[in-house]
Amino acid sequence: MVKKNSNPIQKVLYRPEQLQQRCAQLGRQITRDYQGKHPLVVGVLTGAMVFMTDLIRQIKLPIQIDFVDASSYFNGTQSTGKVKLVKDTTAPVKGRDVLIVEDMIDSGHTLKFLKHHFMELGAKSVQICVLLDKPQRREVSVDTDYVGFKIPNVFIVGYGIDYQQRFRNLPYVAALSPLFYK
Ligand SMILES: O=P(O)(O)OC[C@H]1O[C@H](OP(=O)(O)OP(=O)(O)O)[C@H](O)[C@@H]1O
Ligand code: HPA
Repeated sequence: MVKKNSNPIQKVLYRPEQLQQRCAQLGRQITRDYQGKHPLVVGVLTGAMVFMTDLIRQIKLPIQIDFVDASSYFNGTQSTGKVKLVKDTTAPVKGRDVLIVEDMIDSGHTLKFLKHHFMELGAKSVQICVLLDKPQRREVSVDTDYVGFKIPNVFIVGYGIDYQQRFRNLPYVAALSPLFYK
């Protein structure tokens, strides 16, 4: 229930310049690790859209980009544990080095599902780059290869990440006030 006049933002965790700096570091690492390869970089809609656009411009390789849409929250704050693939990649993934780009790993269900999905389709390799990791919330184990920031168990909005489809356009990553959704 939204309390009238309450500020929805509890705390700004990462400012735009900190996000840019981390994208540049991750981009350099990915560029080094994928030397000589032509990875298929797959963003997970909708939340990863902003991170994806900043990250790919820091990868100095001949990448191809694509998107999937996967969802398990359906507007709530708790994963249902059942992941629905709403949209698959347009490009074939068989034989490709796939790098999944995600905004956040929470329960782990979405990334576990997607990694399994791409392996099943015959990808040569599947790695994961995630901006925010909430290790305390994990329900299933997933190996992540590139992590922007480890964060505590708070509900995040901004920089592409939503609460009930709002706040995606904030330029920073913030903790949503519990007053706003409890
Ligand atoms: O580790 P998990 O518990 O699976 O949670 C992480 C996923 O949840 C959010 O997506 P959501 O389903 O809300 O869709 P959205 O990206 O369209 O906001 C987030 O963007 C991740 O994709
Ligand atoms: O903290 C979060 N914010 C928004 N969506 C999410 N999906 C999992 N965790 C979160």
